[in-house]
Amino acid sequence: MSAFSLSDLEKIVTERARSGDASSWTAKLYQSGMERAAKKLGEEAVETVIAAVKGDDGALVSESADLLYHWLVVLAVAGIPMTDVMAELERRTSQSGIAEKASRNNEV
Ligand SMILES: N=c1c2ncn([C@@H]3O[C@H](COP(=O)(O)OP(=O)(O)OP(=O)(O)O)[C@@H](O)[C@H]3O)c2ncn1[C@@H]1O[C@H](COP(=O)(O)O)[C@@H](O)[C@H]1O
Repeated sequence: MSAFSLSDLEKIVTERARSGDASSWTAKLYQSGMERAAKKLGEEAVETVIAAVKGDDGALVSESADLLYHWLVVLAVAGIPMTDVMAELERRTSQSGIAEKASRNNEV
């Protein structure tokens, strides 16, 4: 399994977004603003859905990668760190008591 994480990609996206490098897709998209970045995210979401419905596993992996990358660009444009999203997911997990159950199961 790959050790590469969304957190690693977030660091790359943030660094490239602020680089102003003319050869960087991330920098170009970041500079074009939220409307364009969100549109790309929507396109990648639709392409991911199409791959899933077709049962095309290769395309689903590739489109999912595009989706997650463009999601991180949208968060960067909004100035929201991914940890805010993770904190919200964690809050929901603790609300449902799943985390406690999983940790109790691990103790057995
Ligand atoms: N993960 C990605 C990634 N996924 C997709 N893309 C780019 O997203 C762009 C849009 O993808 P599309 O499939 O929609 O291509 P397209 O149809 O030609 O685009 P449009 O005509 O619709 O604008 C392409 O240019 C892809 O290269 C990405 N660009 C960058 N990254 C990551 O960001 C890092 C920095 O990249 P740069 O910012 O380019 O230096 C890279 O090392 C990667 O880790």
